[in-house]
Amino acid sequence: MATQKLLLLPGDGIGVEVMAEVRRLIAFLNKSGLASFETEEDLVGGSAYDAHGKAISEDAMKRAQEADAVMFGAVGGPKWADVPYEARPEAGLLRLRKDLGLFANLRPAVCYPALADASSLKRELVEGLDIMIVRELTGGVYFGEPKEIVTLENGQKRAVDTQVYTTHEIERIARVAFDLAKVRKGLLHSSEKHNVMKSGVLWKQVVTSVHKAEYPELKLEHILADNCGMQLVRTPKQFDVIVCDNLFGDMLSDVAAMLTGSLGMLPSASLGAADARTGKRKAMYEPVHGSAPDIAGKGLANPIATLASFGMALRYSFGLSEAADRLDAAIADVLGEGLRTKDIAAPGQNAVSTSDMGGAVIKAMERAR
Ligand SMILES: NC(=O)c1ccc[n+]([C@@H]2O[C@H](COP(=O)([O-])OP(=O)(O)OC[C@H]3O[C@@H](n4cnc5c(N)ncnc54)[C@H](O)[C@@H]3O)[C@@H](O)[C@H]2O)c1
Ligand SMILES: CC(C)[C@H](C(=O)O)[C@@H](O)C(=O)O
Ligand SMILES: [Mg+2]
Repeated sequence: MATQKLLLLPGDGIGVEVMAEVRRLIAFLNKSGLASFETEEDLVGGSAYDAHGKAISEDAMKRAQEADAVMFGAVGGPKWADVPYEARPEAGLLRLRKDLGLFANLRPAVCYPALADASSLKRELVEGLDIMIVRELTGGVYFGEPKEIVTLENGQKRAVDTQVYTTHEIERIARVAFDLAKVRKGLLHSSEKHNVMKSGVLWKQVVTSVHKAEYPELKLEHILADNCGMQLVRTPKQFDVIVCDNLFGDMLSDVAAMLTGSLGMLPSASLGAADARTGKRKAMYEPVHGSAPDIAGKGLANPIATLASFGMALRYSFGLSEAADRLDAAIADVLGEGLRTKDIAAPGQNAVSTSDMGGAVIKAMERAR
């Protein structure tokens, strides 16, 4: 089995705690012969700022470029509230996404049967829920120029963020979404705001053209992003794949998280274009949640989003579908047995720690051998 190079970037807050569980899982996979990973680690976010004055060092960027995949924890926190904007912890994450060309962010929202009662919605609305949000990740208002705060002659300040999308950027994310819909239920919702935004007008036109020319057998629905948020909490099972821009994808995926029980359940894969020669994609795997300063350092974080993100790495970057299936089954088993971190526990139910949950998932994988 070829050895694969993984770069672990735990980051800040609970990023460090949930990455510890990934480290244990990798050790188990290596020991059991299910995989062969060589890992390196580096700093990102506030911890990198404290060490180097930058949210990610050039050395860490080089390691990320050279790795077969990157595992990302989470960044940010109140400790870095006053650092310069360019060096804020989140800038490290955005640079990784941009410089590695990770334009496609896959955020699956799956409600495990055992968690149907932990969701914000009634059991019957979420039981069997399986949605894939495809978020464009390297464009839009996150990266558009100008992005500035200027002082006007009258002393007032003016803040500008710019939403920019090109045909090429929309086409390539639309293809990722249609390809996923093709192997799922065949339904794609494209979400934008063409009623207010020029970029929404172009988004709708381009997605429609890609549909007509390349995927006419699939069903395409256009939905305004505000309505999409509402429909997600009204009748979530009407959706299969949703494709949207960077900002709407950020918001809709946090909404979708609560259909699964917790933000601590939502994994993601951030993928680049396939290399023309090798077919390999640059990839980073990151839970959807942040550094959760309110619970950091207490062993309360749910590690499942990060473990499941690692599961996506096993599948998408390494073709280790047997190990990935076994990990998914282990997560379902542990939840089925009633183990709960605090975020998914019922009121009054005993909750386990981050490391107890991680350990139980690994034990369940061992049992399945
Ligand atoms: N990918 C990332 O690194 C990422 C993502 C989102 C937010 N952030 C950053 O994180 C910091 C805090 O942001 P926030 O509080 O708005 O969002 P957050 O995602 O960190 O937390 C939101 C809420 O969800 C809970 N939560 C999140 N993950 C959890 C988990 N695994 N288990 C249990 N509960 C969990 C938190 O306790 C909190 O109540 C900010 O600096 C923000 O920019 C980073
Ligand atoms: C931390 C922040 C930059 C990030 C984003 O907005 O993309 C986060 O919220 C996410 O969902 O990954
Ligand atoms: Mg977010």
